[in-house]
Amino acid sequence: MPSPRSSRERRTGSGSSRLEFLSLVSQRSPGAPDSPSRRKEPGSSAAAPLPEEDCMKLNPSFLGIALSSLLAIDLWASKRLGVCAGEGSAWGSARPLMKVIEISGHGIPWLLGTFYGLCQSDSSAAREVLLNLLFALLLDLVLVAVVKGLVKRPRPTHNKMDMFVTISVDKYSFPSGHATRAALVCRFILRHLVLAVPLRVLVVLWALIVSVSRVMLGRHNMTDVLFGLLLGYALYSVVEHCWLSPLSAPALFALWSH
Ligand SMILES: CC(C)=CCC/C(C)=C/CC/C(C)=C/COP(=O)(O)O
Repeated sequence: MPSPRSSRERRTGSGSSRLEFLSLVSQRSPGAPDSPSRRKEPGSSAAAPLPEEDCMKLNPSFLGIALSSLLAIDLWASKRLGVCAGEGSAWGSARPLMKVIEISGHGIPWLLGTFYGLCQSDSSAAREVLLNLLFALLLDLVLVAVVKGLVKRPRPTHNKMDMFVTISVDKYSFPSGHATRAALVCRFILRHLVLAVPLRVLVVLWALIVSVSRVMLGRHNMTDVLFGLLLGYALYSVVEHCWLSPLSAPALFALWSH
């Protein structure tokens, strides 16, 4: 079998003593051009660019490896934690309780409850807080729907799609809408409701339990829930920044004044 050097020498006919190297790319694909890129043809001064997909195969970035490892760990751990994913799962008997917790963080009870409270409120302070909560909940629904529609990460394979009222993008799992809502509502309540310490602790516990239950029910991977919590937490800051008041949105408040 001729050595790379002798075959090169035959082709160029140069017979010079300069060393040439065969790259992995040209060894992997015999039909590919003689050299990936950097080899200069005799008489040519320009170097052809290295094909991008080969760069990625040969030099996988550290970030790429770290991300795929994280996702692999996420899928594996989430599957193991999905102990209420079905009636036959390890903690299948706790599934009905998990589904009650699921409804406690669902968008519909929160939207209807806030709307009802708004209609019943007789103080301008209560109206202001509830109107902003309604705005926050709607903003959260839109944001989660947009991100789910863009990312399109499917729900875990062990999930049973038997959720209480869903919309089309809810076939996707990233981020968890329940987790965003739990974080958002939790921050909102702690900031705008005067509550005794035990009740404040209960609100935080509720947000944590709703979030953990998403993975236990098999609805989500852990990264969906963690990102959801971060998103909901950050969304509260946006709501506070855009806070609606009788001064900033008088027409809106006129609608609710009795
Ligand atoms: C006004 C309006 C469009 C209300 C829709 C309320 C609704 C159906 C929200 C969906 C809530 C839901 C099932 C979110 C999914 O939560 P994940 O934690 O499973 O992402």
